[in-house]
Amino acid sequence: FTPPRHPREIPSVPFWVTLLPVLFDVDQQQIFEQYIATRLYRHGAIKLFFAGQWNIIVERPEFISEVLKREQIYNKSGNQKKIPHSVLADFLGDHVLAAGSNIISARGEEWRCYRTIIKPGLQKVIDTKRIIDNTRKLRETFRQMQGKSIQKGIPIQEILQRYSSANLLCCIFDCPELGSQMMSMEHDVLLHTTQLTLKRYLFRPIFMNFPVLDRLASVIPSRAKARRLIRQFSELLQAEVIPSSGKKLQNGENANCLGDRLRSAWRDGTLNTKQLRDNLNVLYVAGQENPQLLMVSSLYLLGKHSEIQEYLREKIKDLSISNLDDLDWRSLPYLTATILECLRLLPPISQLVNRHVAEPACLGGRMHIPRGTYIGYNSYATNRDPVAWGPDANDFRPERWGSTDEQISRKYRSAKARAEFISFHGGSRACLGEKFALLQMRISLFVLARAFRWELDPEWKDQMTPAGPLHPRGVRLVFKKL
Ligand code: HEM
Repeated sequence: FTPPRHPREIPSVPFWVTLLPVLFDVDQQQIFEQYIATRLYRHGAIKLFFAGQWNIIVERPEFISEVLKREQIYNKSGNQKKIPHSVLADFLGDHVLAAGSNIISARGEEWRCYRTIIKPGLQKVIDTKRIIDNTRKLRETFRQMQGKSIQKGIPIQEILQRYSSANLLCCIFDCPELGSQMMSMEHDVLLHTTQLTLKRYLFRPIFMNFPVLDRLASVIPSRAKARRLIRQFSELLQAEVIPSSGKKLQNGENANCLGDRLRSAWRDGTLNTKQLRDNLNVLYVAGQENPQLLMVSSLYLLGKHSEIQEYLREKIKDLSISNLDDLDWRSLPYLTATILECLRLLPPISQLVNRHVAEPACLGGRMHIPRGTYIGYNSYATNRDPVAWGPDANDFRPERWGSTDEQISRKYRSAKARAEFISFHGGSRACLGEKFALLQMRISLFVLARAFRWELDPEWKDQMTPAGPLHPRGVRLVFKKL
């Protein structure tokens, strides 16, 4: 548990900080501010114990840029290699068979192969009608639930999980029936309930920080249960998503449906069964979970900053739209700026350790990093870097992005290129679902802000999750009809 000596230039966060979420009911944002922020901003990097080992967490944008550009040294790597025996790795690659691999963690030829199959399925033109339909149902759900619990807040997370799943199923996997079941709140959907239960087992601080315990499935029943749930979820997903699109494939339709593309690559042997399964799992989880977290955090931030919510409403309320389908979703500057600001302040993947140092390296021309080290970044910290974003970096201020579409998109491109805004990763390995995620966000915030004014439930304790994806824990909102 002693931190490694190298690189000497950067400090370590004491090991016991890792234990805090294991022992106490803590808020990871507070832990960051109290024990990590000062060291990290002063040195641009720290040594941090996480997932059973010491890692280097880089904060300074120029260091992150260097890591992203020099992939030959800083190899992309996933949980299957870092913690191959863990439940998390099991989720994305069956440890009983050979080490798993998927589009997010693979590299080289293997990654290029996955990308050729998957990218057209994610970057096709999205049918906005389907998202608009789901968003109307979401609005109706909030309305009904609020009607039943006057003045009390309603928990939004599970509803938004259904909503983001429905969008993914309808638009990317072309499974509108299953998408529609997801939006019908009174019906249980096995895929959804299994995923919900699984998440409770995956993101427990003790197992996230000490994945070696995952080996003890025979004596820790919850780990055996987690592995069972993973198998169940994976089989369900494959059964739901792949056969239904296979039918369309036979008719030669829908070359850009992701399910069809995966199935076709599986049939012609480009992907084996395990690669199909691992990619499907990771695509579903990345494509559903991240937009959901962003929606939860955005509604929270706007609930907390009612003046910004009001201003956003002002900007969009008078748009005379006979048909939402006709709206140019990219030309609503304040809406876009608000979403980017939410993504900046509360990035769904707030910390990511996904690079393995393949040969001794010298980061920033001065930090000697031994071979074999794991290196990552904390996007929560970098997105709030005071040098890049100014002394008000911690403030929620959508105007900082600009006031016209051109200004916003210029600022957005430059912040990404300089790794000052790292929510979607970057370089050649940038997120492939960014456009789809932003489109959903625009539609959902637009529709909700025109229908309701919302605020945080005063009885809800304002706190973030203790570990895992950073977001307001179990947030409840009170929606008031306009
Ligand atoms: C707000 C929403 C989203 C955020 C913040 C986000 C963030 C990220 C991040 C940080 C990575 C790098 C992950 C790593 O290296 O371990 C990534 C990669 C990726 N994301 Fe997203 N993501 C979002 C939505 C989506 C959606 C909706 C999809 C698909 C439908 C998607 C598909 C992917 C894929 C395929 C990659 C791997 C790209 C590659 O390595 O070539 N993401 N995303």
